[in-house]
Amino acid sequence: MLHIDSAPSTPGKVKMEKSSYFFTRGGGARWHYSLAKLTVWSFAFLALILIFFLRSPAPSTITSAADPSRRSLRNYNWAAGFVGTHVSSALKRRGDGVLGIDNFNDYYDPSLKRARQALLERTGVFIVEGDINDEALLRKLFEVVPFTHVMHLAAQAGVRYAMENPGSYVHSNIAGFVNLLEVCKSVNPQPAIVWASSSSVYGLNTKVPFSEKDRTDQPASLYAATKKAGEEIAHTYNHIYGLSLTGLRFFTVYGPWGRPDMAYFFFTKDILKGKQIAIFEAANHGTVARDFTYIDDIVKGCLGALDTAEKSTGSGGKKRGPAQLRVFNLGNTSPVPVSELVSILERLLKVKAKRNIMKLPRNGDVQYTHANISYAQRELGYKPTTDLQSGLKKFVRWYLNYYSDGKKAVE
Ligand SMILES: O=C(O)[C@H]1O[C@H](OP(=O)(O)OP(=O)(O)OC[C@H]2O[C@@H](n3ccc(=O)[nH]c3=O)[C@H](O)[C@@H]2O)[C@H](O)[C@@H](O)[C@H]1O
Repeated sequence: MLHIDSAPSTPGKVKMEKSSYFFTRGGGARWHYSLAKLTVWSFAFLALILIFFLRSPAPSTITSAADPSRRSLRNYNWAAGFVGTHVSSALKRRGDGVLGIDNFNDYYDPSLKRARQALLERTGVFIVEGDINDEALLRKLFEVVPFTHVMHLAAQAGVRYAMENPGSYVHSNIAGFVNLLEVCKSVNPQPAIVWASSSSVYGLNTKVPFSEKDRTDQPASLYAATKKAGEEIAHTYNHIYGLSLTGLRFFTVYGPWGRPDMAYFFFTKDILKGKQIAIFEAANHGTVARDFTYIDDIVKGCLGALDTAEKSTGSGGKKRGPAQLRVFNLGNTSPVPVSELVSILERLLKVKAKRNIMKLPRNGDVQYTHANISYAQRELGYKPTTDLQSGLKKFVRWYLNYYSDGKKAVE
């Protein structure tokens, strides 16, 4: 089985295996044939990521907090962004079935998404090209496979880009989420849903570390506001339709196969090119810091959330009883100043950065994030183990390898 860390990091080196589209343990040829038809039928290329699961007997190694009765699930999921790729790969590795959906949009370099797709296909994860706003497509998928779980990681990410393209946040994070929930509430059986919220919902909250009980009614960006809206929408669908919903507040996730729009990624690129980088500081030279969280830790949190998710209680679009509704912080619990992030990158890259210290622009960024993870620790067995230095070392190794191919030279 291919492990994502040991896999070749350049797309050209990843040999596509057509047969690996068919992760048929429990699904069979009929299922594959239908999926192939679906792909052709739905070529509305939008761009998102989800993860599904299908009940079938399969061994799995999961977190200690997981309900043993759920260990026999084989999982099908949708995925192909940064977090989705890693989660899908981990699920597949432990024997779950996974189906992904992604619209491969161009918010950032689509060739990176295609490279992740090639990697996933090699592990047996098939990705349908489509958008979560496409209700007919989602209904078709549920007709083909009675998914037990949906891992919803499809979103317009990025805090600062929300000022440039506000509509894309509404489209993906609100309309897309509602569309998905509309489909999930009406299918039978209803799946349990785990989805990505964000540390940004804490907004202007100054009480640290951030606890799930703290106020989240002061978002500093439209991105944060749409994630917060997602949490309220989740409440509604849980309340009315009995959908089991778990929101995960991710704290600045980084690592190999990451997002080029994030600071650690484009700092690496710019330092190597000898370009100046902007390092934000708060008023009165205040430190700007993030609770940077390594992707492998986030994956463990996602799997813990899936494995402890209870069944939805509704059927035929009607609630039959109270259902699970949860929100967890998934952070690292040790904030690091952005200037220190740059120092670590300088050491790893052996190149001095050209630093341009500038005042934090009014662009939606908050000064500081810090997760209290005791709830996730208790309920999900979540325990981050990777510090920023070790995580960035793995990222830089991947980055240099991935972009060392002539075709993928750093622009
Ligand atoms: O936790 C989240 O929920 C979010 O995490 C991430 O947002 P952020 O924490 O803002 O990460 P990122 O952009 O890498 O900036 C990191 C730091 O560099 C600073 N920063 C940034 C740019 C720059 O030019 N200079 C600079 O100092 C900047 O001020 C910040 O302090 C995800 O992108 C987002 O999708 C969401 O998931």
